[in-house]
Amino acid sequence: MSEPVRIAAVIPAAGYGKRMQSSVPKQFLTVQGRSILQHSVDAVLQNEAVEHVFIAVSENAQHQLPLSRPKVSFVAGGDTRAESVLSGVLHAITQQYTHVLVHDAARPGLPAEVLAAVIKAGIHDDNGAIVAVPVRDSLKRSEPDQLIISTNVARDNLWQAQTPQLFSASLLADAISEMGTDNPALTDEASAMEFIGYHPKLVMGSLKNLKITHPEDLELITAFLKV
Ligand SMILES: Nc1ccn([C@@H]2O[C@H](COP(=O)(O)OP(=O)(O)OP(=O)(O)O)[C@@H](O)[C@H]2O)c(=O)n1
Ligand SMILES: C[C@](O)(CO)[C@H](O)COP(=O)(O)O
Repeated sequence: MSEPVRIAAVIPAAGYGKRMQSSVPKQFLTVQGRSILQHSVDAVLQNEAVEHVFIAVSENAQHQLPLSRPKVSFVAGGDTRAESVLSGVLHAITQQYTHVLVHDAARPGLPAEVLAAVIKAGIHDDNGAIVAVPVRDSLKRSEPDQLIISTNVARDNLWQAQTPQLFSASLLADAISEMGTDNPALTDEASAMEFIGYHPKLVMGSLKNLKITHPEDLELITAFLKV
């Protein structure tokens, strides 16, 4: 008999948000009355299949975390996003979760239907599933001086990865460990799973699920999070 499925979310929240240029890491900025981190936690807990949330944070950010709730625990983050994710995944395994749903703290606008779709697509398949959106604009390759050298970058079947990304917890831990948490090619969980031979399924995401990266993103997310 197969073991029952138990899903924990892992939220990497130990980044410094250099590109955001704010005085506190972007996940602690307040938008529509709650921190960005809190919106992201609430977004993953919208789905009842998610039993617990492990948030990976850096030690010096712990004082900024008023999120004390029964379904939420904090774990130590690392120097890279992959290290922070692995820390959360290993805690999830210790507590007998079979699957992990990794979601960036910096993506507070995750729609409930996108979350449900990625869980449905990945839960019974070792390849797992990730949220992504098809590339919509024409792509240009340039020299460092920003002069175009080519527009012939094919867009067919080209997607931009988002989170959440759902995988078997043990497979993902193996994949990240094998690829190496400081490997620059490990940009998301799917890249690690691909590294060990899997082919994660792409599930349609949403522009509302944007990752807050640059200051102008705050204006957009404020509009998206409006009730
Ligand atoms: N050592 C790290 C680096 C990043 N992250 C998290 O990974 C997510 C996506 O990363 P990104 O947007 O690149 O965040 P930062 O690394 O904070 O941003 P920047 O690259 O601009 O410094 C964020 O929720 C961030 O907090 C993490 O948990 N641990
Ligand atoms: C995982 C991710 O959100 C997919 O888009 C992203 O790769 C993480 O952040 P970064 O902007 O690539 O550092």
